[in-house]
Amino acid sequence: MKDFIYQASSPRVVFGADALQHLEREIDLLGARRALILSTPPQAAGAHALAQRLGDRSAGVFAQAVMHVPIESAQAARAEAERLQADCAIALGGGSTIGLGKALALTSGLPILAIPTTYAGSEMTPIYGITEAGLKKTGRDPRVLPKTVIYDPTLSSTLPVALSVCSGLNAIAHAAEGLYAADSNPILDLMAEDGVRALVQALPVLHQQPQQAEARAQALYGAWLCGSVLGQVSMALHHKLCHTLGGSFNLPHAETHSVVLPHALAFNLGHAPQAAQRLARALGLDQPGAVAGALWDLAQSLGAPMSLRELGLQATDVETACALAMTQQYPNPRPLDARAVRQLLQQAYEGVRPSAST
Ligand SMILES: NC(=O)C1=CN([C@@H]2O[C@H](COP(=O)(O)OP(=O)(O)OC[C@H]3O[C@@H](n4cnc5c(N)ncnc54)[C@H](O)[C@@H]3O)[C@@H](O)[C@H]2O)C=CC1
Ligand SMILES: O=C(O)/C=C\C(=O)CC(=O)O
Repeated sequence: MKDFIYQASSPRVVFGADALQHLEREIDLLGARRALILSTPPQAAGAHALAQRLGDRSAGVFAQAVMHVPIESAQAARAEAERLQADCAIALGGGSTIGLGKALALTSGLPILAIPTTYAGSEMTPIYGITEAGLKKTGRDPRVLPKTVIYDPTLSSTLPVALSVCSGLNAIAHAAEGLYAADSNPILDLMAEDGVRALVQALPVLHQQPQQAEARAQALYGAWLCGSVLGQVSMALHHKLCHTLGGSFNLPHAETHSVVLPHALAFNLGHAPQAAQRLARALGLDQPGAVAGALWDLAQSLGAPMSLRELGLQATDVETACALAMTQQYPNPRPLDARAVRQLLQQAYEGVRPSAST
């Protein structure tokens, strides 16, 4: 076993069907009295319903979260929090809304209570991202880690099937890259393996029966574990590629993860045998070399988009994306060379099934 450092770092987690019933108790435990409720515009009705239910504990609703946290929306949320004299923020939604809460926490110090409704896992990480003048900057800061997370699977049952599938694959990507992270440790490896197992079991059920309560719970449990891994170790080539494709070409976040993941794993797993073994176990495979292909097959069987072309990337963008991904590289188990990364991206662009030896 390799040497490692482990330092637990987690919000308080309240998990369960109807866990939202404990919201008032959790606000009180934070010592807060006036919560500003954040959401995206499509989730505004849920945010307003929550505000009504909270009565005096609600300072108001700010329903303008959008993907990648434009600095203007972070500034507007801060101004609204000050105007309403909020002393905490509740982020009801996916990574975009929780990201807005983090940007607010970064400058105001307000505690965040997150109620995730996707599987992106942002609620478990001290990672924030803010977009200014078209450029997304990310960083890590313990102040942005939510203080409390309420995982209520009932709330994710409205997440459309297509987004449920891609969001689940986004979560699997965190665990997969965590397994070969240079700073991984045995505890997070356990969480990563079990997180992947939970999601690969839940997603096919959700694909057939989106309202199935046990599968929603299992997927959210997997998302929690995978998000915890993302928050505590460094990510590698797969996340770098997705951040490049999302940040510079505006490709949709979860869908991009879903397309790229099998190709990135085909590229890396030959250089990360223990990660490949754990992933194979989580997927119920005998052969670690079959992991990348099996994930591609799973995504296809669940109706996920299979190519970057489908997501709107232009053929001429592949070269540019490769060049960008080669700058400020994330640590990666396999040394990067531009020709091989270009080939990986071309295969993801075309949507061909990856072979283990990409
Ligand atoms: N800082 C971190 O650790 C992480 C940050 N992120 C960031 O999060 C963003 C993506 O977050 P996602 O969760 O993928 O998507 P999202 O939060 O943008 O949500 C996608 C869409 O689904 C809607 N939605 C969410 N939950 C729903 C539900 N239960 N029912 C119906 N509609 C629902 C939203 O209103 C939105 O329109 C990106 O900006 C990404 O960079 C993602 C993962 C980790
Ligand atoms: O870009 C961010 O906001 C920070 C991290 C992530 O998005 C993680 C991911 O790629 O899912």
